[in-house]
Parts: sequence; structure tokens; C-alpha cells
Amino acid sequence: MPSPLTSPAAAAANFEFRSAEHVPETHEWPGLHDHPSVEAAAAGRDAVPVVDLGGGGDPAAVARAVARAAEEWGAFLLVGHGVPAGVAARVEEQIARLFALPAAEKDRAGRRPGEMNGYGRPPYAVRFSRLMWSEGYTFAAAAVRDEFRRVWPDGGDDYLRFCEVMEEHHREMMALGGRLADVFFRALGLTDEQIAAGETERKIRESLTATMHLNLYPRCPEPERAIGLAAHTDSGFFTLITQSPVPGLQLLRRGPDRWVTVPAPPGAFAVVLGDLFQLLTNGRYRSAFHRAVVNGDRDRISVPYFLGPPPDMKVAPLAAALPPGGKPAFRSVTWPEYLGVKGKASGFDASALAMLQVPEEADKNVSVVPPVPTKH
Ligand SMILES: C=C1C[C@]23C[C@@]1(O)CC[C@H]2[C@@]12CCC[C@@](C)(C(=O)O1)[C@H]2[C@@H]3C(=O)O
Ligand SMILES: O=C(O)CCC(=O)C(=O)O
Ligand SMILES: [Fe+2]
Repeated sequence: MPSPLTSPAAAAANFEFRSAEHVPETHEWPGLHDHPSVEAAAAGRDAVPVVDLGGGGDPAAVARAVARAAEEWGAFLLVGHGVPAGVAARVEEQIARLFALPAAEKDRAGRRPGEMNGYGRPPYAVRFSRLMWSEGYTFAAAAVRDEFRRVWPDGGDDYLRFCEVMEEHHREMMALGGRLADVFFRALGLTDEQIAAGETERKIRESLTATMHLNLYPRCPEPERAIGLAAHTDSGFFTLITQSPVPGLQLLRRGPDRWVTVPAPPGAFAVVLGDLFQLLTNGRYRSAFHRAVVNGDRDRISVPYFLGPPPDMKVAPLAAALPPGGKPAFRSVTWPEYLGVKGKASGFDASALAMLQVPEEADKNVSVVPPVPTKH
């Protein structure tokens, strides 16, 4: 067996998931079952919220559903979004083809130390001594053609087809992200007129940047011993996840602590809120602590589309999110600054936001960040 801990990109590229009959020690994660995994229920406390954007529904009712989901779960399933079903199918087909390329070809795009983009393990993997049961590829959604010249230096039909499909996905997701941003603002209590006139809200919506991270979770011979993606919160504003019909995304729910498996109905996107959205909404919306498990039967592909501010934008709590007469609970921060802060925290979760909190003594009226879980 290769020595997977030597080089991250080589580790992901060279480990033969396909021929593994067992999960080696390098990929075995302790503590995965500290909390039980449960299927989402149709109703009740384990029913993952579903938001329907279509069907001519009452916008106020949609905003209420989004507010409830964002406050209580930090996540929901999105249906009625209007994105044609064929887009997700084409995206999944192209991603499967990308990951099926010989290791040497994917390795041409191997993520180099300190770089964000490229093929290999996800950026936060450097924090762990164990390897995850997945292959990944991160890139700026607006720079597909440049990025994938690394994999296909001579261009060609495969390259062009891949780029066209990713660009189609990017167009659809960016349009949906902008619509959803307005729904989130409405859910904070803003009227359409206030949203249109609000300089900050407009700036946020119009300057959204998108990063894509392609995940392939190969079928695993011992799924109970491995993890596809270790538990974390996303750091940006919100993430639109296209998933193959094989479930695997789990959300941690407290009291009693349990991992709720998010269903993957065809055509639905999972929407997961990130830490900077928690900050933007002054702690009113919550980022979701989540992970991806693997299974023994089938490969799973997921395509998170991370939306966040441009790197130089200072994110501060929105005036609309403050309680009457209240002050911001957090200092302002750029996304790269926040990633630096998060990199120093013990878990990869929203506990890093505590370091940006305005001290309580400075203002007794502001809300505090609730305790966050740290288990995988
Ligand atoms: C925009 C981003 C969010 C992300 C870091 C990144 O720059 C690109 C990859 C994203 C991802 C995907 C897997 C989990 C995660 C924690 C990681 O290490 O890389 C997230 C990052 C994040 O949300 O902070
Ligand atoms: O695979 C999934 O459903 C989740 C992916 C994810 O959380 C991520 O890439 O940040
Ligand atoms: Fe995530």
C-alpha cells in the first residue's frame, strides 16, 4: 500500500479505493458512532425542512418557512426551484468521468500546499491525521476553462464538454443563489422595497462569489469505519448541494445528539448555511454542523456550490438582523480573515465565530453564540 500520509494530493490520487477490501488504519476514524445516525422522519423533530420556491406559493409563507429552517436547522431541502432536471444529471455524468480518469491525469491538477484549488483532499483535511473516503476537486466556478486546462492541457472534446456543463451549472446556481439571497433577506423581515433599496443587501447579492467542490465518495467495503467528509460547518454564506440519489449528507441535531440523514429526492438541492451567514444575521440564522457518510453499495457524488462574499468584502451583521436598539454581536471580517481564524480553532465549526464576538460587557443586549458541537 502507498504511504498516504506523505503528500495530500498523492494520497487521494493514489489510494486504490476501488480495489480496497478493507478500510486501512489510515482511513479509519474514531468516534464516528458517538452519536447515532437516524433517518429523517416525514414529520416531527427529525423531519428535514423542505422549502418549495415554486407553484405560485405565497412569498410570505416561503419566507416564514426559510426563517424557521435557517434558525432551527441551518439547512433545508429546496424544491420548486425551476432549475431543469437535466442540468444535475449532466453535471453528475461529467464529474463521474473526471474522477474516472487515470490518477496520473488527475494528478496534473493536484492541489499544491497552500493552494485552494485543484484535485485532492479538501482543504481542511490538513487538520486531521486520518484520511477521508473521498476524492475532491475545488475550483472557482467562474474560472472553469483555465482550471481544467490543468487536467486536459490540449483541450479537446472531453475538456470542452466538461467546461460547458460546469458553466451551465454555474449560471443556474448563481441565478438561484441570488433569488435565495432575497428570500433570506425577506425572511429577516425586510420588505421587497427595503431589499431593493438596501445598499448592503444589494451589494451582497450582486457580488456573490462561487466556489465549487466536487466530491466523489467511492463505495466502501466497511462503511461503518470510514467517513466521506468529516464533520464541519461551511464557512461562507450558504451552499447549494446537488447530490446523487444516494443519501449521505447528515446534519447534527442536539438533545439527544443524533445525525439525521438528509433524504436525496431527485431534483432537490440541499441548502446548508455557513458561518459567515450566521455572522451576517447577527447569530439569528445558524450554520449547520454536517458530514458525509459513505455506503457499501454505490458510489455517491455531491456537488456543493459555495456562495460567499468577494475576498475583500468586510462582512458585518446586517442592520435588519439586529434586535431593536441592539448592537452587532460580531466584529466585521473578510472571508480569508475568517478562514485564518477558523484554522486556529480546535474544531472546524462555528465555534470560531466566538473569537469575533463583541465582548458581552461591551453590550449586555446582544445575543451570544450558542455552544457548538465538536464531535465528528
Ligand atoms: C469556498 C470554500 C469553502 C471550503 C473552502 C473553499 O475555499 C473551497 C472548498 C470548501 C470546502 C469543501 C469541503 C469542506 C470544507 C470545510 C473544506 O475544507 O473545503 C469546505 C470549505 C469551507 O466551507 O470552509
Ligand atoms: O456530500 C455532501 O452531501 C456534503 C458535502 C459537503 O459538506 C462539502 O463539500 O462541504
Ligand atoms: Fe460542507
